[in-house]
Amino acid sequence: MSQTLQPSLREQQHPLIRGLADCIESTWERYLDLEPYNLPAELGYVEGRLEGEKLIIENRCYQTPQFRKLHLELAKVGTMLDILHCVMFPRSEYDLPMFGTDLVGGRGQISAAIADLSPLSANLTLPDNFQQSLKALPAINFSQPRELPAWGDIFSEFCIFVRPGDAEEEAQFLSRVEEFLAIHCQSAIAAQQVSPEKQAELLAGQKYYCTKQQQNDKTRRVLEKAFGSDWADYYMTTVLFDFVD
Ligand SMILES: C=CC1=C(C)C(=O)N/C1=C\C1=NC(=C\c2[nH]c(/C=C3\NC(=O)C(CC)=C3C)c(C)c2CCC(=O)O)/C(CCC(=O)O)=C1C
Repeated sequence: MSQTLQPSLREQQHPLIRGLADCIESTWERYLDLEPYNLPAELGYVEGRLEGEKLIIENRCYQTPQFRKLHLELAKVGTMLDILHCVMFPRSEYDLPMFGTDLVGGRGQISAAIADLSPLSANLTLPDNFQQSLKALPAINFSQPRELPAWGDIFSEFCIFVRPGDAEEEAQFLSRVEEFLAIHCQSAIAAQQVSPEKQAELLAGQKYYCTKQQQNDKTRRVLEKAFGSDWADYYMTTVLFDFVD
Protein backbone atom coordinates (compact mmCIF):
# COMPACT_ATOMS: atom_id res chain seq x y z
CA MET A 1 0.00 0.00 0.00
CA SER A 2 2.20 2.79 -1.26
CA GLN A 3 -0.32 5.56 -2.00
CA THR A 4 -0.95 7.95 0.90
CA LEU A 5 -3.11 11.06 1.13
CA GLN A 6 -1.35 14.32 1.93
CA PRO A 7 -1.53 14.08 5.77
CA SER A 8 -2.61 17.75 5.81
CA LEU A 9 -6.00 17.16 4.12
CA ARG A 10 -6.88 14.13 6.19
CA GLU A 11 -5.99 15.83 9.46
CA GLN A 12 -8.25 18.78 8.56
CA GLN A 13 -11.27 16.55 7.91
CA HIS A 14 -14.15 15.98 10.34
CA PRO A 15 -13.22 13.20 12.85
CA LEU A 16 -15.91 10.84 11.51
CA ILE A 17 -14.59 11.27 7.98
CA ARG A 18 -11.03 10.65 9.16
CA GLY A 19 -12.19 7.63 11.19
CA LEU A 20 -14.14 6.14 8.31
CA ALA A 21 -11.27 6.64 5.84
CA ASP A 22 -8.94 4.84 8.27
CA CYS A 23 -11.50 2.06 8.80
CA ILE A 24 -12.05 1.51 5.08
CA GLU A 25 -8.34 1.43 4.34
CA SER A 26 -7.47 -0.91 7.23
CA THR A 27 -10.31 -3.30 6.33
CA TRP A 28 -9.18 -3.41 2.70
CA GLU A 29 -5.59 -4.03 3.80
CA ARG A 30 -6.66 -6.76 6.22
CA TYR A 31 -8.79 -8.81 3.84
CA LEU A 32 -7.91 -7.94 0.23
CA ASP A 33 -4.96 -8.33 -2.10
CA LEU A 34 -4.65 -4.69 -3.19
CA GLU A 35 -3.07 -3.63 -6.47
CA PRO A 36 -2.93 -0.02 -7.70
CA TYR A 37 -5.69 1.15 -10.09
CA ASN A 38 -4.36 3.80 -12.40
CA LEU A 39 -6.67 6.80 -12.45
CA PRO A 40 -5.51 9.51 -14.88
CA ALA A 41 -2.46 10.97 -13.07
CA GLU A 42 -3.97 14.43 -12.65
CA LEU A 43 -6.94 13.00 -10.68
CA GLY A 44 -4.90 11.90 -7.66
CA TYR A 45 -5.07 15.47 -6.37
CA VAL A 46 -7.47 18.01 -7.92
CA GLU A 47 -7.90 21.66 -6.98
CA GLY A 48 -10.77 23.95 -7.93
CA ARG A 49 -12.52 27.00 -6.55
CA LEU A 50 -16.07 26.98 -5.16
CA GLU A 51 -17.63 30.34 -4.30
CA GLY A 52 -14.19 31.83 -3.63
CA GLU A 53 -13.09 28.85 -1.51
CA LYS A 54 -10.50 26.30 -2.62
CA LEU A 55 -11.93 22.82 -3.38
CA ILE A 56 -9.44 20.02 -2.88
CA ILE A 57 -10.16 16.45 -4.02
CA GLU A 58 -7.84 13.53 -3.20
CA ASN A 59 -8.42 10.13 -4.76
CA ARG A 60 -7.11 6.71 -3.93
CA CYS A 61 -7.90 3.76 -6.18
CA TYR A 62 -7.07 0.06 -6.03
CA GLN A 63 -8.11 -3.21 -7.64
CA THR A 64 -8.17 -6.80 -6.40
CA PRO A 65 -9.05 -10.23 -7.86
CA GLN A 66 -12.69 -9.67 -6.76
CA PHE A 67 -13.09 -5.89 -7.34
CA ARG A 68 -12.43 -4.03 -10.59
CA LYS A 69 -12.16 -0.76 -8.66
CA LEU A 70 -11.96 0.31 -5.03
CA HIS A 71 -12.35 4.10 -4.91
CA LEU A 72 -11.86 6.23 -1.80
CA GLU A 73 -12.14 10.00 -2.22
CA LEU A 74 -11.75 12.80 0.31
CA ALA A 75 -12.81 16.32 -0.65
CA LYS A 76 -12.80 19.62 1.21
CA VAL A 77 -14.10 23.11 0.42
CA GLY A 78 -12.57 25.56 2.91
CA THR A 79 -14.44 25.12 6.19
CA MET A 80 -17.77 24.80 4.34
CA LEU A 81 -17.73 21.22 3.09
CA ASP A 82 -16.01 17.97 4.13
CA ILE A 83 -16.74 14.91 2.00
CA LEU A 84 -15.83 11.23 2.05
CA HIS A 85 -16.94 9.15 -0.94
CA CYS A 86 -16.24 5.42 -1.34
CA VAL A 87 -17.49 2.85 -3.84
CA MET A 88 -16.33 -0.78 -4.25
CA PHE A 89 -17.07 -2.05 -7.78
CA PRO A 90 -17.14 -5.88 -7.93
CA ARG A 91 -15.84 -7.74 -10.96
CA SER A 92 -18.96 -9.11 -12.66
CA GLU A 93 -17.65 -12.68 -12.35
CA TYR A 94 -18.66 -12.58 -8.69
CA ASP A 95 -22.15 -12.28 -7.22
CA LEU A 96 -21.32 -9.39 -4.87
CA PRO A 97 -23.28 -6.17 -4.14
CA MET A 98 -22.03 -2.61 -4.55
CA PHE A 99 -20.62 -1.13 -1.33
CA GLY A 100 -21.08 2.62 -1.26
CA THR A 101 -20.78 5.28 1.42
CA ASP A 102 -20.99 9.05 1.43
CA LEU A 103 -20.27 11.42 4.30
CA VAL A 104 -21.01 15.12 3.84
CA GLY A 105 -20.45 17.72 6.52
CA GLY A 106 -19.73 21.36 7.08
CA ARG A 107 -18.60 23.47 10.02
CA GLY A 108 -18.11 20.43 12.22
CA GLN A 109 -21.56 18.84 11.64
CA ILE A 110 -22.11 15.79 9.41
CA SER A 111 -25.40 16.45 7.57
CA ALA A 112 -25.51 13.26 5.46
CA ALA A 113 -24.10 9.87 6.48
CA ILE A 114 -25.08 7.02 4.19
CA ALA A 115 -23.77 3.49 3.74
CA ASP A 116 -25.19 0.49 1.93
CA LEU A 117 -24.51 -2.87 0.35
CA SER A 118 -26.66 -2.41 -2.74
CA PRO A 119 -28.00 -5.31 -4.84
CA LEU A 120 -26.96 -5.75 -8.47
CA SER A 121 -29.40 -8.56 -9.36
CA ALA A 122 -32.23 -7.84 -11.80
CA ASN A 123 -34.82 -8.07 -9.00
CA LEU A 124 -32.73 -5.80 -6.72
CA THR A 125 -32.32 -8.38 -3.96
CA LEU A 126 -29.07 -9.06 -2.15
CA PRO A 127 -27.45 -12.54 -2.35
CA ASP A 128 -28.82 -14.88 0.37
CA ASN A 129 -25.54 -14.96 2.33
CA PHE A 130 -25.54 -11.17 2.58
CA GLN A 131 -29.20 -11.06 3.63
CA GLN A 132 -28.50 -13.61 6.34
CA SER A 133 -25.48 -11.71 7.72
CA LEU A 134 -27.14 -8.29 7.54
CA LYS A 135 -30.36 -9.49 9.18
CA ALA A 136 -28.26 -10.73 12.11
CA LEU A 137 -26.99 -7.18 12.83
CA PRO A 138 -28.91 -5.41 15.65
CA ALA A 139 -31.03 -2.47 14.46
CA ILE A 140 -29.74 1.00 15.45
CA ASN A 141 -32.31 3.71 16.32
CA PHE A 142 -30.76 6.89 14.97
CA SER A 143 -32.48 10.09 16.12
CA GLN A 144 -32.53 11.74 12.66
CA PRO A 145 -33.06 9.23 9.84
CA ARG A 146 -33.17 10.84 6.39
CA GLU A 147 -35.42 10.12 3.44
CA LEU A 148 -33.80 8.75 0.30
CA PRO A 149 -34.26 10.67 -2.97
CA ALA A 150 -36.26 9.14 -5.86
CA TRP A 151 -33.12 7.77 -7.56
CA GLY A 152 -32.35 5.92 -4.29
CA ASP A 153 -34.33 2.79 -5.27
CA ILE A 154 -30.90 1.19 -5.78
CA PHE A 155 -30.28 0.98 -2.02
CA SER A 156 -31.10 -2.11 0.04
CA GLU A 157 -33.43 -2.43 3.04
CA PHE A 158 -30.29 -2.39 5.20
CA CYS A 159 -29.23 1.06 3.95
CA ILE A 160 -28.36 3.57 6.66
CA PHE A 161 -29.06 7.19 5.73
CA VAL A 162 -28.95 9.61 8.69
CA ARG A 163 -27.89 12.96 10.08
CA PRO A 164 -25.85 11.80 13.09
CA GLY A 165 -27.22 13.60 16.18
CA ASP A 166 -24.11 13.39 18.37
CA ALA A 167 -20.71 11.70 18.83
CA GLU A 168 -22.41 8.49 20.00
CA GLU A 169 -24.44 8.26 16.79
CA GLU A 170 -21.32 9.00 14.75
CA ALA A 171 -19.59 6.09 16.51
CA GLN A 172 -22.60 3.83 15.89
CA PHE A 173 -22.59 4.74 12.20
CA LEU A 174 -18.87 4.04 11.96
CA SER A 175 -19.12 0.64 13.65
CA ARG A 176 -22.03 -0.39 11.40
CA VAL A 177 -20.04 0.52 8.29
CA GLU A 178 -17.14 -1.49 9.68
CA GLU A 179 -19.52 -4.49 9.98
CA PHE A 180 -20.76 -3.96 6.40
CA LEU A 181 -17.18 -3.88 5.16
CA ALA A 182 -16.12 -7.01 7.08
CA ILE A 183 -19.14 -8.96 5.79
CA HIS A 184 -18.43 -7.74 2.26
CA CYS A 185 -14.71 -8.46 2.20
CA GLN A 186 -15.08 -11.89 3.84
CA SER A 187 -17.78 -12.81 1.30
CA ALA A 188 -15.68 -11.48 -1.56
CA ILE A 189 -12.61 -13.58 -0.80
CA ALA A 190 -14.82 -16.69 -0.53
CA ALA A 191 -16.87 -15.92 -3.67
CA GLN A 192 -17.04 -18.41 -6.57
CA GLN A 193 -17.25 -17.34 -10.21
CA VAL A 194 -20.79 -17.17 -11.67
CA SER A 195 -22.23 -18.31 -15.01
CA PRO A 196 -21.97 -16.05 -18.10
CA GLU A 197 -25.72 -15.40 -17.87
CA LYS A 198 -25.43 -14.26 -14.24
CA GLN A 199 -22.38 -12.19 -15.18
CA ALA A 200 -24.45 -10.35 -17.83
CA GLU A 201 -27.17 -9.67 -15.21
CA LEU A 202 -24.64 -8.29 -12.73
CA LEU A 203 -23.09 -6.06 -15.39
CA ALA A 204 -26.55 -4.66 -16.17
CA GLY A 205 -27.01 -4.13 -12.42
CA GLN A 206 -23.84 -2.02 -12.22
CA LYS A 207 -25.04 0.03 -15.17
CA TYR A 208 -28.38 0.62 -13.41
CA TYR A 209 -26.67 1.52 -10.09
CA CYS A 210 -24.20 3.94 -11.71
CA THR A 211 -26.84 5.56 -13.94
CA LYS A 212 -28.98 6.24 -10.86
CA GLN A 213 -26.06 7.59 -8.80
CA GLN A 214 -25.25 9.94 -11.67
CA GLN A 215 -28.67 11.52 -11.03
CA ASN A 216 -27.51 12.89 -7.66
CA ASP A 217 -27.87 16.60 -8.30
CA LYS A 218 -26.33 17.46 -4.90
CA THR A 219 -23.03 15.94 -6.04
CA ARG A 220 -23.29 17.32 -9.55
CA ARG A 221 -23.93 20.86 -8.32
CA VAL A 222 -20.80 20.96 -6.14
CA LEU A 223 -18.66 19.67 -8.99
CA GLU A 224 -20.28 22.00 -11.55
CA LYS A 225 -19.71 25.08 -9.41
CA ALA A 226 -16.05 24.25 -8.96
CA PHE A 227 -15.14 22.78 -12.34
CA GLY A 228 -17.93 23.55 -14.82
CA SER A 229 -20.62 21.22 -16.13
CA ASP A 230 -18.51 19.45 -18.76
CA TRP A 231 -15.85 18.42 -16.25
CA ALA A 232 -18.53 17.52 -13.66
CA ASP A 233 -20.19 15.23 -16.20
CA TYR A 234 -16.85 13.68 -17.15
CA TYR A 235 -15.98 13.13 -13.48
CA MET A 236 -19.33 11.60 -12.50
CA THR A 237 -19.43 9.26 -15.50
CA THR A 238 -15.79 8.14 -15.66
CA VAL A 239 -14.40 8.46 -12.12
CA LEU A 240 -17.24 8.32 -9.58
CA PHE A 241 -19.71 6.02 -11.33
CA ASP A 242 -18.19 4.48 -14.41
CA PHE A 243 -19.59 1.27 -15.81
CA VAL A 244 -18.66 -1.07 -18.66
CA ASP A 245 -21.49 -1.34 -21.14
C1 LIG B 1 -23.76 5.12 -1.32
C2 LIG B 1 -24.30 6.31 -1.53
C3 LIG B 1 -23.65 7.47 -2.17
C4 LIG B 1 -22.43 7.58 -2.84
C5 LIG B 1 -21.41 6.51 -3.11
C6 LIG B 1 -22.31 8.95 -3.27
O1 LIG B 1 -21.38 9.45 -3.95
N1 LIG B 1 -23.42 9.67 -2.84
C7 LIG B 1 -24.24 8.81 -2.16
C8 LIG B 1 -25.47 9.12 -1.57
C9 LIG B 1 -25.97 10.44 -1.32
N2 LIG B 1 -25.26 11.61 -1.26
C10 LIG B 1 -26.18 12.61 -0.93
C11 LIG B 1 -25.97 13.97 -0.72
C12 LIG B 1 -24.88 14.81 -1.02
N3 LIG B 1 -23.73 14.52 -1.75
C13 LIG B 1 -23.01 15.70 -1.81
C14 LIG B 1 -21.78 15.93 -2.51
C15 LIG B 1 -20.85 14.95 -2.88
N4 LIG B 1 -20.91 13.61 -2.52
C16 LIG B 1 -19.82 12.98 -3.13
O2 LIG B 1 -19.52 11.79 -3.03
C17 LIG B 1 -19.08 13.95 -3.89
C18 LIG B 1 -17.85 13.64 -4.72
C19 LIG B 1 -16.63 13.79 -3.90
C20 LIG B 1 -19.70 15.17 -3.72
C21 LIG B 1 -19.27 16.50 -4.32
C22 LIG B 1 -23.71 16.74 -1.14
C23 LIG B 1 -23.25 18.17 -1.03
C24 LIG B 1 -24.87 16.19 -0.64
C25 LIG B 1 -25.94 16.91 0.15
C26 LIG B 1 -25.65 16.72 1.63
C27 LIG B 1 -26.92 16.80 2.47
O3 LIG B 1 -28.04 16.64 1.91
O4 LIG B 1 -26.78 16.98 3.71
C28 LIG B 1 -27.48 12.03 -0.77
C29 LIG B 1 -28.76 12.78 -0.44
C30 LIG B 1 -29.29 13.27 -1.78
C31 LIG B 1 -30.61 14.05 -1.61
O5 LIG B 1 -31.04 14.22 -0.43
O6 LIG B 1 -31.14 14.48 -2.64
C32 LIG B 1 -27.34 10.67 -1.02
C33 LIG B 1 -28.44 9.61 -0.97
